[in-house]
Amino acid sequence: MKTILEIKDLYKSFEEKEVLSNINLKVEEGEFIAIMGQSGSGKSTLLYCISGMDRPTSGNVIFDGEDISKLNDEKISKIRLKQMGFIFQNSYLLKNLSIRDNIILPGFKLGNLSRENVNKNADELMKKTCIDNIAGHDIKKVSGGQLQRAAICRGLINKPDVLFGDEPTGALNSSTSREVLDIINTINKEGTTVIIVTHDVKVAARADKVIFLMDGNINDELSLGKHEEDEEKTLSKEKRLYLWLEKQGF
Ligand SMILES: Nc1ncnc2c1ncn2[C@@H]1O[C@H](COP(=O)(O)OP(=O)(O)OP(=O)(O)O)[C@@H](O)[C@H]1O
Repeated sequence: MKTILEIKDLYKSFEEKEVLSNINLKVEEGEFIAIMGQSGSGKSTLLYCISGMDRPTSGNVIFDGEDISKLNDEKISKIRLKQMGFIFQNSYLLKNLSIRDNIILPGFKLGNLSRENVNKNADELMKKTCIDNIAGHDIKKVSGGQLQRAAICRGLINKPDVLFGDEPTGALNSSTSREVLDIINTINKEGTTVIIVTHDVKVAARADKVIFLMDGNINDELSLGKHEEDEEKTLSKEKRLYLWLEKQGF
C-alpha cells in the first residue's frame, strides 16, 4: 500500500503558544482516519497543517511524496485544488450560484478537463449523492443535508486523493448525518482517503482508525477496521470506541 501522507516531527505555535508538538503520523492510501480530542486539543490546527491550509512551525508534511510544508502558496494551492477535497461543518457554498455551479467551479478553476467532462463528473456525483433533482436550485432554497451533499460533490469534482473534513456532519440532525456518513463511507470504499476531525463517536466509528489528540500530542490511536453496512458491527465499534475514549479521559 502507498503512503499518501506522512507527518514528521510536526510542531505548530501561534505566537508564544505551542498548540501541536511532536506529531508523527502515516496515512496509507484508502484509509479513513478520524481525529478526536478535547476542545482546544489542536484537532483543527492539525487538519489545517496537514492539508496545506496552514503551515507548521517546524516539521514535514509529505503529501504524495512531496514536502508541501516547504512549497510556496501557489504550488500548495494547486495541489489542494487537484489532489485534496474539503468539507466543513458549514458548507461554504457561494450564495449567488446554483448547486451545480458551486460543484463545477473548482473543476473549471483547475482547468484540466473540458467543460463537458467537468459537467459529466458533476452529474455523476450529484446522482450518487441523490441531489441531481436539485442541480439548478438556488442554494438558499435547499436543506442542510442537501447543502452538505453538494459540498461533498464540490470537494470531489477534481477526483482528489484525500478528502479532508472538519466536523462535516456537525450541523446536521442524526438521520441526515447518517446519510452523509454513508456517502463518505462509499467514497472511501471507492478509494478516496478520508481524514476527518470530529467530536462525535458515531462519526468516528465509521473510520478505520481513530487518533486521540491531547494537549497537542497524539495520545493514542485505535484501529477499528473497515466500515461494513452492518448495524450490529457498527454498534459494537461504537462501544469499543466509547470504552477507549473513556480511557483517554474524554
Ligand atoms: N489562528 C490562531 N491564532 C491563535 N491561536 C489559535 C489559532 N487557531 C487556533 N488557536 C488556538 O490553538 C488551540 C487549538 O485550537 P484548535 O481549533 O485546533 O482546537 P480543536 O481541538 O479543533 O478545538 P475544537 O474542538 O473546540 O474545535 C486553541 O487554544 C486555540 O485557541
